[in-house]
Amino acid sequence: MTQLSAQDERWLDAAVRYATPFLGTTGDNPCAAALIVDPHKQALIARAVTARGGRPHPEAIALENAGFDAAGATLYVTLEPCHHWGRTPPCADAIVRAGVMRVVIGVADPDPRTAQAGVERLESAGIEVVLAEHAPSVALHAGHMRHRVKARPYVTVMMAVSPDDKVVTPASGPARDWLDLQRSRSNAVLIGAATARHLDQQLAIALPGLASRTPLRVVLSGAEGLDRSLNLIGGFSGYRTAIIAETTVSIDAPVSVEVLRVKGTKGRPDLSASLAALADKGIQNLLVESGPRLTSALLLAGLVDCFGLITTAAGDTAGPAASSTGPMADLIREQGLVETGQQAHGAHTLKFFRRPA
Ligand SMILES: NC(=O)C1=CN([C@@H]2O[C@H](COP(=O)(O)OP(=O)(O)OC[C@H]3O[C@@H](n4cnc5c(N)ncnc54)[C@H](OP(=O)(O)O)[C@@H]3O)[C@@H](O)[C@H]2O)C=CC1
Ligand SMILES: Nc1c(N[C@@H]2O[C@H](COP(=O)(O)O)[C@@H](O)[C@H]2O)[nH]c(=O)[nH]c1=O
Ligand SMILES: [Zn+2]
Repeated sequence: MTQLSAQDERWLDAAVRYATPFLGTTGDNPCAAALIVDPHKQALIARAVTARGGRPHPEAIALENAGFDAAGATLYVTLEPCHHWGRTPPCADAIVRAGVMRVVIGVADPDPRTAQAGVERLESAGIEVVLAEHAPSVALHAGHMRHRVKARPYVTVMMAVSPDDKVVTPASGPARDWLDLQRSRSNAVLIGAATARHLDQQLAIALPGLASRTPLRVVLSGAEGLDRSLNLIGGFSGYRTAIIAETTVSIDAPVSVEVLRVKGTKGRPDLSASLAALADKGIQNLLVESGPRLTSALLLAGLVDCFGLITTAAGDTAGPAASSTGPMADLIREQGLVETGQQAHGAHTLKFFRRPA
């Protein structure tokens, strides 16, 4: 791994900022960005993110936009360029053909079809390659990494509690808007059956202009099963719904709702198998917006990568304790996640905990 110069780091930071709003739009492919830069003027020549649905990859689009200006330029790319014939030709070959002199890569690609091969192809053509482990690029591609390395999505759990750690109705106001933005950058949003029954939500994105980015809505069934009386299952929202259920449980749903059957015990789907089933569908980033039981079960199974804990203002109507073992933040830490930051959203505080790499 190479140390980045301050200049290189600024360009890679810019590439990550450019790609981030497109998370959730690239299907089962990583959401990467490529910037082609004139190294003498330090000026941007062309830029691109992975196209909607995941193809073409950003290098190919940016090179086409740059035309002959790519010759002698530096390419900044958040993920190692591919070197395989998939549904598009190898980007590494296109970079060589364009006469790019230097390539700075945010993070190596673990995908077995292309890992190391992209860098080797570029170096064998005499291109100077800087392969970094740039933290924002690593974070941008966390879903891709989990998906390709562990065959499960990157799991982010969001939960709102009162100042005395009681479960509250899911957040409203600025925190709700923020949560909607996270939904738009996820490939799927998951809730448990009890939450689906209790809140009977649509799980759509309410932010103006982003409704069409509503991700796949997934309900995890328990032993009681599920039926079409729920909004998410029987309603006509136009957004996709899937149900994960143990093999023996009864599900009554229209054909438009996909039912994923996984192994389990006592009518409950096994959580690892449930995440594997979502990964099989190409889900890289999963947002969980559930109540205390499913949240604790995921935490205790070691399946949570990032936890966003919202603490609401005092006085919000509060229900039962969020965790039966003490403060929610303690349970999160006990499971190996560490606090990485804090934000204010109106009267609410949002703390982040992440699993160290
Ligand atoms: N403050 C917040 O951020 C949020 C709060 N809520 C609130 O939480 C409450 C519901 O929370 P809760 O009762 O925990 O329900 P959840 O829906 O979060 O989780 C439990 C449900 O998931 C099912 N399930 C399936 N497999 C598993 C498994 N392996 N482990 C655990 N559960 C599994 C359970 O089935 P079974 O019935 O068989 O046990 C049950 O239906 C509601 O009052 C809701 O308003 C909900 C979302 C967010
Ligand atoms: N660099 C890079 C990708 N590179 C590699 O290509 C793989 C997908 O190939 P294919 O199925 O042929 O599109 C993907 O798993 C990743 O390993 N993909 C992207 O969508 N964007 C990118 O910037
Ligand atoms: Zn490519």
